Amino acid sequence: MSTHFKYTFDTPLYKATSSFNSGLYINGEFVDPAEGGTIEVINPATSQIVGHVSAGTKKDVDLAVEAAKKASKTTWGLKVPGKTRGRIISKIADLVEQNVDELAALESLNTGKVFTVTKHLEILGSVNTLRYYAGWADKVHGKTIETDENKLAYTRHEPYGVVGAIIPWNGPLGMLIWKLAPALATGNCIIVKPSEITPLTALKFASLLNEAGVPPGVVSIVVGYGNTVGAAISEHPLIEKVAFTGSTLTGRKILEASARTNLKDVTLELGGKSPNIIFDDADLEQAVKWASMGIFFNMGQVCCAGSRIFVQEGIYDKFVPAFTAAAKALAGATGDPFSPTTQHGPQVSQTQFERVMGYIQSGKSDGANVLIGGERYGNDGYFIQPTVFTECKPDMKIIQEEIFGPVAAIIKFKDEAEVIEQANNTVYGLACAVFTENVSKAIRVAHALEAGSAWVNCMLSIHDNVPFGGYKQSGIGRELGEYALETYTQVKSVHVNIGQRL
Ligand SMILES: NC(=O)c1ccc[n+]([C@@H]2O[C@H](COP(=O)([O-])OP(=O)(O)OC[C@H]3O[C@@H](n4cnc5c(N)ncnc54)[C@H](O)[C@@H]3O)[C@@H](O)[C@H]2O)c1
Repeated sequence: MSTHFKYTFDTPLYKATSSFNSGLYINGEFVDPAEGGTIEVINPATSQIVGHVSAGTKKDVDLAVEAAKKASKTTWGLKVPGKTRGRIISKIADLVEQNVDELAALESLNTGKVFTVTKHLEILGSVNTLRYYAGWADKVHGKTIETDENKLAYTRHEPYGVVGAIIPWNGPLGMLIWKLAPALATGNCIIVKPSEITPLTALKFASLLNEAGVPPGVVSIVVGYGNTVGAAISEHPLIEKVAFTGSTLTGRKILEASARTNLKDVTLELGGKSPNIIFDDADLEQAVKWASMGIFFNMGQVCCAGSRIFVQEGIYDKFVPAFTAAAKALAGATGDPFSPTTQHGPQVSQTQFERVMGYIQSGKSDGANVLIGGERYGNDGYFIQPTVFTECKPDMKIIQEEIFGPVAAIIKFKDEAEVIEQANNTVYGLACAVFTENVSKAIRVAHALEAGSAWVNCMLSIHDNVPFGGYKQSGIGRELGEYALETYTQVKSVHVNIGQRL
């Protein structure tokens, strides 16, 4: 019943056949799931099935954990010097880089993301993340701490052993690497569950791991549904930590599963409703460009998308038409993700398409004004026009809830105090942006907003060496940077008696 994925790309930007085992990758090899089952893979640009992958269950997670446990005590963990782990992570980076076009093509086929963006930002971005953490692998260390002259105390930053990673569909390979790279650098073994909607790049990635020299069991990729494989990871008594990116609803379930079972450490990267504040003194042209990218990038399927755009009354009448023109230009570049002129593709799935259209409908019925868009695009695939709402009220669903689609809501404001209060009036706190030429105001407002990332005169700025994560219900813990290393290690304090006699 072994599954194999084969697809021939014949596009202006990529022509080749991609072919790989699409079973479960456990203990260094591709295997069939213990209890069978397959998942259809859909191309969201056409809504056609393009192949099948295996679907695992709890039994497969158990096998992966068993293999990981063994590897963490023998061929990985602190038994392996950091520089060796770093070299292996670097080799993974090299192999991802060598396969960049195929990985980008698979990602675009499965998600509908624009090929050039996928290639340069997501796949090559993942290469950079791997290299960044490869460099950390031999630099994870504790402290010696002065106590008294008879004692020596020091700390060790030890890996958890086996960690789990549950990945969303909006950044399938990118979000996987954000978790896998620091996990391996700190000496953990990792069991990854890709989203059942977008499993292709994780499986192609798995096919590179043996060549990179990753010992069997150190990485397992178990594709499957959330309520089977995802739940099995969250509840597993031998998985000591789980890193999750996805919806706040699922994040709660993972935290509950941890509380019910072994109190595993949990990091959560959840949703957002990020405010983007444009003050009267902003550089109008720049503010329009960043704001448009900030909400429409990846068809709005970005956790930190600037979905609430607050515009001060003095610039409002200039900003709104310019922003609408930017949305119109993007709408004109809607189409096949593999066309060189495309900038706007489909939503990832039928479910997401319906969800976003439902929010657009609710905005209309609640009395918000559609300036542009508001409808599906074409008849095939899950395309939605870039949509701009004005006349929005604070209690509307489109202002309160995460839409995760190409839908911008513009809100007019008078002064700084008022906009800070409105911007913070959300359960989320992932990111925020401020556009102004006044440095003091920029810093004052950035500090006053309740969010894990604050962008001044830019948006969606993410760097491997800068932490990323949420305040409030947008998450727990941080990914990226040195900060992520802490979330994959536990600190042991060692006290050595060098002279005290009882
Ligand atoms: N913050 C983000 O980056 C992000 C990413 C994806 C989705 N979302 C939000 O979530 C909404 C719904 O998308 P979704 O349904 O695909 O997200 P989701 O949270 O259901 O899925 C994310 C991952 O969690 C897994 N999962 C689902 N149920 C689980 C469970 N009970 N236990 C363990 N794992 C489980 C899924 O299989 C997937 O791998 C979106 O509209 C969006 O608002 C946010």
